[in-house]
Amino acid sequence: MAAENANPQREVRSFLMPRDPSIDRRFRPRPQKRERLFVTVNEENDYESGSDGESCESDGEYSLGAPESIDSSGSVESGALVYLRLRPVDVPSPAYSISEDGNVLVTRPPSESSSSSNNKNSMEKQYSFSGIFDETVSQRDVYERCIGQKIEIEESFTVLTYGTSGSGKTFTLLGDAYRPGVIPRSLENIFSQYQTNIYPNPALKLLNGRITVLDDEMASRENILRLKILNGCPELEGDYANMQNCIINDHKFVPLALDTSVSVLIWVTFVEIYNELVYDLLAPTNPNSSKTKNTTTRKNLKIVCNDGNVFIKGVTSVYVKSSEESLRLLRAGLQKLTYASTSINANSSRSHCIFFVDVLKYFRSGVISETSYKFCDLAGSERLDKTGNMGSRLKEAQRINTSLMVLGRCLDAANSISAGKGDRVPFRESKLTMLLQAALLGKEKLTMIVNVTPTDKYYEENLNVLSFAAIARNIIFKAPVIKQNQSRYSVIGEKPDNDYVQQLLEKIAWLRSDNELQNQQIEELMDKKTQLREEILRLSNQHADELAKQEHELRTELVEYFRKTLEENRKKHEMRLQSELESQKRIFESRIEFLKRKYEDELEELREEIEDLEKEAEKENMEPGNSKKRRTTD
Ligand SMILES: Nc1ncnc2c1ncn2[C@@H]1O[C@H](COP(=O)(O)OP(=O)(O)OP(=O)(O)O)[C@@H](O)[C@H]1O
Repeated sequence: MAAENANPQREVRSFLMPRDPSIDRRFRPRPQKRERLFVTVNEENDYESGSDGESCESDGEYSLGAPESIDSSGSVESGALVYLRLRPVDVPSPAYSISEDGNVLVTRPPSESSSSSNNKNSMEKQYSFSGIFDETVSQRDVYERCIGQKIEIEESFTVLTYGTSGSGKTFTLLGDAYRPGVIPRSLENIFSQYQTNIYPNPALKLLNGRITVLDDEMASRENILRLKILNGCPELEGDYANMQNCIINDHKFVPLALDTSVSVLIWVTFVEIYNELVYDLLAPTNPNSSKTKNTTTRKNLKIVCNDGNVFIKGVTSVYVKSSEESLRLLRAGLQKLTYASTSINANSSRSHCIFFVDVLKYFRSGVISETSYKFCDLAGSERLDKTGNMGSRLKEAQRINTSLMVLGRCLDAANSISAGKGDRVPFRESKLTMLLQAALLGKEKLTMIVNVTPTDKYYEENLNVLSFAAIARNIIFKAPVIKQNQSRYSVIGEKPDNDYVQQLLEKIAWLRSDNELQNQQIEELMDKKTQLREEILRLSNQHADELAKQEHELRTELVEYFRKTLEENRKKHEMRLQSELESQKRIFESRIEFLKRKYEDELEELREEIEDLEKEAEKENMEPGNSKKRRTTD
């Protein structure tokens, strides 16, 4: 801090809200002009912690050294490669256009209403890139342009995807089964080129940033851990075959012409940085634990530096023998990653994640080399008002923006050093920049793929993203990029001398011979695993058949039971109806009988009455005084 105070203070810009380059000319990004970033030869000594492995997380900033200290002529200059990728959208905005040479993006404010209230964003701007991929450019071409050659020449690199939420960062790195992204293609490329030299045992490992020869016990522990973790990973099934077909159709990966004595050992590591804490995405989980990802307390890891090597203390690295194994680990890690839904992206990565692939090569001469590939998917840079974030989402977004801002400041500081304007890069202000410092210092190739959603809605945010990219594009590292770190090996704490190298050689030769046996054991275990899998499959098929048979029998029994019950009920019902009918019939018959008799009696009575009346009438007619009356009556 003292050194910083000694320098004239200059305004610290944020890439999130940068000063308009066209207004403030002091800080104007000059895409066409390359500046030099001088890196001192003894830069590692600038780290305060020594070989005791103390944490680097101390106050202060990392000094890159004065320019005059290494101005040796003839050194190779190399800079960050910054590509722009425009994601396909339904209605692309005319606010973005690509120059004729295909390397410059021209932006114009979309319209009066939607343009910035901010004056600085209301004019045309031009951003130059190492290459621009419009929405028609395929995953294959992105890989070929940005990565392919680096793997072929075994050059260590860090690739970053950067952009607003939902702009296609994850798609560019991972893709899907039919449009595999940069990572699956890189893995296929790496394993294709070393196929015959892959060493079958984890005899060498990067431990605490140093290549270490593992003794038998450690190697067998690594093997057990490897099998345990791989067994816990989901199978890729058809996805891998589809992905591999696409990749094989798209590229011709040629095996490297390596001597058969060269042994290649490949390790993968996968971490996420969430809310400024580093989590291990490959740490084995206890299968008996019923806790879910959300309730399990994840251990956060410490970033440490030892003799200038930055590493994550206690992180899980897994020895891999094929791209399929690596992809299974990647998929298992992705399942532990922190995603959430924002109003912009339903499946938005809320953390930065880094997938490391370390290739260790052992030569018969005793030289051991390391090539390191880092694939970093940055969480989306976002304006808090656009994403509609609240509560913990808001906190996450603030953390994401802070670490991206530090990344921007590191790039900016690195950029300024060449002009003699500064001498410190604030790596330690964020976990992300601590882990990426090799690339930010030019020790590894830095490739940035900037993803942009070319719509009016994102205009202002895209300008921030593009300004950030312009800063990265300006950096030129004068020190040559270290293609491979060679011979940094040790046996846990001891510095090897020549005798020791000889011992190592003998040990590795012995390991090679012993290897057959171990291979055989592993193969036997794998065979057993396959047999057990087949047995499980056979038993589960048999079980399913038996279940189906029992179900069929039960169904038939049930149908028969219902049929019988229905028949009995029908009969009972008919009988009851019949008896009811008969009793009704009897009632009606007796009633009819009764009425019949009643009416017959009445009829009889009436007849008798008539007879009586007739008799009476006759009697009256017979009487003499009644003759007239009788005539009248007649
Ligand atoms: N070039 C592309 N071609 C086809 N689809 C794409 C492309 N880029 C992005 N997409 C699609 O857009 C959606 C969002 O992309 P993605 O998840 O990669 O965004 P992101 O930048 O990683 O977002 P976040 O930062 O929020 O995680 C996905 O469904 C993805 O398939």
